[in-house]
Amino acid sequence: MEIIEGVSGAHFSGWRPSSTAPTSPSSPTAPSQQPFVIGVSGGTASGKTTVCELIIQQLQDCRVVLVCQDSFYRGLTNEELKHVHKYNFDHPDAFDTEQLVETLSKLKSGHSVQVPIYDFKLHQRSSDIFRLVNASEVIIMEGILVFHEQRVRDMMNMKIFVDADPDVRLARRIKRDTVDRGRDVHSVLEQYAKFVKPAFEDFILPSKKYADIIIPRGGDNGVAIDLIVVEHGLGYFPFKEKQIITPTGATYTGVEFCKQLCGVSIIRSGESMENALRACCKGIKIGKILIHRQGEETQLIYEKLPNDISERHVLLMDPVLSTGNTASQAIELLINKGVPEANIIFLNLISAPEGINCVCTRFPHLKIITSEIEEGLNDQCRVIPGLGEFGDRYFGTDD
Ligand SMILES: O=P(O)(O)OC[C@H]1O[C@H](OP(=O)(O)OP(=O)(O)O)[C@H](O)[C@@H]1O
Ligand SMILES: O=c1cc[nH]c(=O)[nH]1
Repeated sequence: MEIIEGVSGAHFSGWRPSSTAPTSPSSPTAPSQQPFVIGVSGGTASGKTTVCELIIQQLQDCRVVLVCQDSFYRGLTNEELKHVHKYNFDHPDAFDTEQLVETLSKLKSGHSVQVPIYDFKLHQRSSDIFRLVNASEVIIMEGILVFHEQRVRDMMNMKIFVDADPDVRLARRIKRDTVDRGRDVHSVLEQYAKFVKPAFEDFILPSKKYADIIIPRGGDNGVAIDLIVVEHGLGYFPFKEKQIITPTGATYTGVEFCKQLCGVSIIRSGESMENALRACCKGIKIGKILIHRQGEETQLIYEKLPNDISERHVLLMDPVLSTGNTASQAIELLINKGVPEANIIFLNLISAPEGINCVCTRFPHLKIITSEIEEGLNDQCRVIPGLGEFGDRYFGTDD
């Protein structure tokens, strides 16, 4: 039995992070037990910290450390301090990248590290105090330019780019710099026009192409959690390296799945995850299964699946796993259609331990990827605390 939580840490059985960052998708199935490194990048005030906080919240029982690229700012010399308004804090050279690489590689090999402490008001590093960061299962490395340096990228198992509207970012930046960093609005705007915006265009935006996941609308976008679940699930299917010649004649090395994939959504709520699947796998075939449930009883009402489904790896989608009866009936149907149990991954957002137990006991070779394992079920088989009636809330049919 293997339960893998893509982004939540309550249970990590089956968690086998990869030792090197694959091209894409990320493969969590490589043999070593190295920490899993998540890179979070994006422009100034895009919501990176919020995204990191959401990830940490989800990884509640897992040892997670957050390391910020800001800690690696070089302290300014006296000369630079005299002309601080001419200093470009958004250029890659403003950071001590060698020290960042060394720190991340020590953490990645399971060692504790001392991270510098940087003072944004004085533009100086503390000379004698460091933050001790212990070895952990998951390391989050956050910063505007964490995808810029290839050695840093290569240590990351998953790269997330947080996108946000430039106007929103500027407004947030003005608020942050005037309230928290003792600056006046005029100097913030001047710095934005002279350094922040050009550096975003020259260095940060071009690094977006390295991201495995792009989260639109910053940390306000709770929906993107389904993208992370889908992307994580894809990492469990076997793939091989493939080279293609691009229209400019360059050779690009990527990956292709060993077998064709398809999605299957359990109507209705499962359909809410289809966009995330399509965003990751353009043009993927998606079958449908409708199951009526009444108490403990379930009945298959409708199914429409790709004819060659037995030849494919299947991503079965349903955001809520309650008793597990609906998922079990859907999985049984897929197996009857000739899909080997081990070729099915069940993608889920909210699960009850009772449902996981039911599905994993009946189908020990299937994988479940979920973003949250909740406390349990109430006497009406509702997930507690859960989300209430997911389908009604998502489709707007609640009162
Ligand atoms: O694990 P179980 O106890 O079988 O319950 C889980 C099922 O309940 C929800 O669907 P629901 O029946 O509420 O239908 P809907 O998606 O159409 O809202 C959910 O999307 C699952 O399909
Ligand atoms: O809590 C629950 C249980 C089943 N279906 C839901 O949408 N929510």
